[in-house]
Amino acid sequence: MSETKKTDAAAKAVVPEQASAPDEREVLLKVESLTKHFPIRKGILRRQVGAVKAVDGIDFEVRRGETLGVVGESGCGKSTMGRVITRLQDPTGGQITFEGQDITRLSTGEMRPLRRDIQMIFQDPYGSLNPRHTIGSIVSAPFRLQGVEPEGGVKKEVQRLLELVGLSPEHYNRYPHEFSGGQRQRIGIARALALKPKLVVADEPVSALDVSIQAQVVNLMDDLQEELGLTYVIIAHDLSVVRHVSDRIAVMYLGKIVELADRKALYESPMHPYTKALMSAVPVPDPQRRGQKSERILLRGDVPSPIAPPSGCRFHTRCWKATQICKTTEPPLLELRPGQRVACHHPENFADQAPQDTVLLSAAKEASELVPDTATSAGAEESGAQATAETGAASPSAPDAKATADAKPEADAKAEADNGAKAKADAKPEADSKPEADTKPEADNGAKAKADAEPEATSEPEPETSSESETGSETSDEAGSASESEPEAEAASESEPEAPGGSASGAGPEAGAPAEPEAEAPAEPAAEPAKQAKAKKPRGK
Ligand SMILES: Nc1ncnc2c1ncn2[C@@H]1O[C@H](COP(=O)(O)OP(=O)(O)OP(=O)(O)O)[C@@H](O)[C@H]1O
Repeated sequence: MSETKKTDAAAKAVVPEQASAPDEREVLLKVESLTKHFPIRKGILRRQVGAVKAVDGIDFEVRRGETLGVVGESGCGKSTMGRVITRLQDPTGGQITFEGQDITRLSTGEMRPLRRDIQMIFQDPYGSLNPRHTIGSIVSAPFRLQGVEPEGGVKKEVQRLLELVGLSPEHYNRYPHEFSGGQRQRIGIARALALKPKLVVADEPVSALDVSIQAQVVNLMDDLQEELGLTYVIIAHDLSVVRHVSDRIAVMYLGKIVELADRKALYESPMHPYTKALMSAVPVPDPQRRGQKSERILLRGDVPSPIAPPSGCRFHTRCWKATQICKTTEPPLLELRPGQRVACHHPENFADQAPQDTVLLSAAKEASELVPDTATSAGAEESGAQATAETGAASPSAPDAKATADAKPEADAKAEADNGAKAKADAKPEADSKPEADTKPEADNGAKAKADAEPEATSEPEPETSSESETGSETSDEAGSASESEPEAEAASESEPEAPGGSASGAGPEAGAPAEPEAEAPAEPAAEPAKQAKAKKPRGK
């Protein structure tokens, strides 16, 4: 671990940003063509009538010591991906290789030794800790489950871990309800780190916390990574969290990775329109830009249903650049620039990959809305309307004009008029072919994948019980203490109800845990402004 740390530190010290790209580091986790489909069964015979394609063919690798951020809207399959790569759920297809070992089909027993190396931190600091167990019991559960006796004894080691995550060793005998959300998340982190894992998959580790506390927890994770040489996969829907901790970022949309790039490249020059839209949703506090106009892209509608994803590029129903090819042909994830892989026919900030296909789908013009930053002011409505019109200017029929339009939305009123008219005419056949038919049902289903997947008496996605069912019957305390955040806590994974769309946080046994009022909790250390984290983060990653 320390070796990794030194290597990283050295790399960062000598060569900034670019050359410290993690490419030369050893691959710790490799994921190839990974799929996870939840079957939908119907009728008395429970015949499979479809599947929720939560993860639908993704490839990536995680290098030792790096942090891979995974972002995307709710329902894109991020949590499912996290649970599958940690083998809390079985994949439907593809391959997962950890340290060169194929772990895709390992049984529960075969996975057990690996549970030490692969840990998970869950979103919900309230649901993931068994209220009937003391902190000491919770954090020491991994030792019990793995039959590990740390040097100096379990209690001493647990107290050391508590200190490591910024808690007091005195907290050993306290109960979860005595702690605030941030402190509970620290407890979850201490438990995840107990066995010195090599890979930590953190599923929305701070999204349940106050913004002020988020920075503390993110900083803590960052410090621990340096200290212990950890490798992280951090899942978040919020780019502002991932932005400051990731070396590379994978953007997921509807079960697919649409862009995977170094953090710097992604932020400076995003190529996938979806990435651009996600990024434009993150406000950048920059006093120098006050009063200036800049665009923000508001995506219309929800993520379509993963039961019947759109044809071709899955994003085409919401993309303002979508043309016919986007509807018919799925773009492959290609490395268009070194270290930047993108699946798009009409990428931003790069040459058009399908220049012959210039006619916008009729739905494309309504797919998004450009809103000036100043739209929050009184003129919001007006600006929004204007910007919407400008979206048309950013038509794929003039890729270069797009960049200009992006930078200066008003400038292209003329182009808009031209393109607009053309697009309308061009779009006619499209309309004839009922573009709505594609988009409408999806929009209706929208991110209601969950709703779709929800049991309607006769049709429901099969509740998934993970492979680790051997401890699944463990209901109460032990299972609870094990909680999901422990991979060895096979119990935990099973105890997750796996309700459709249920987040990873769904700690079954704790489901009935009283939601303790924050007020009761001992005060969290002075809130550190989120900005502090931001200032601290760019550490040469
Ligand atoms: N056990 C399950 N059975 C059936 N469908 C499921 C199950 N778990 C997840 N899904 C579905 O898979 C899709 C992806 O869900 P997932 O929770 O992985 O998305 P996500 O991107 O992590 O979203 P969120 O941030 O809201 O958790 C959703 O449509 C969800 O309803």
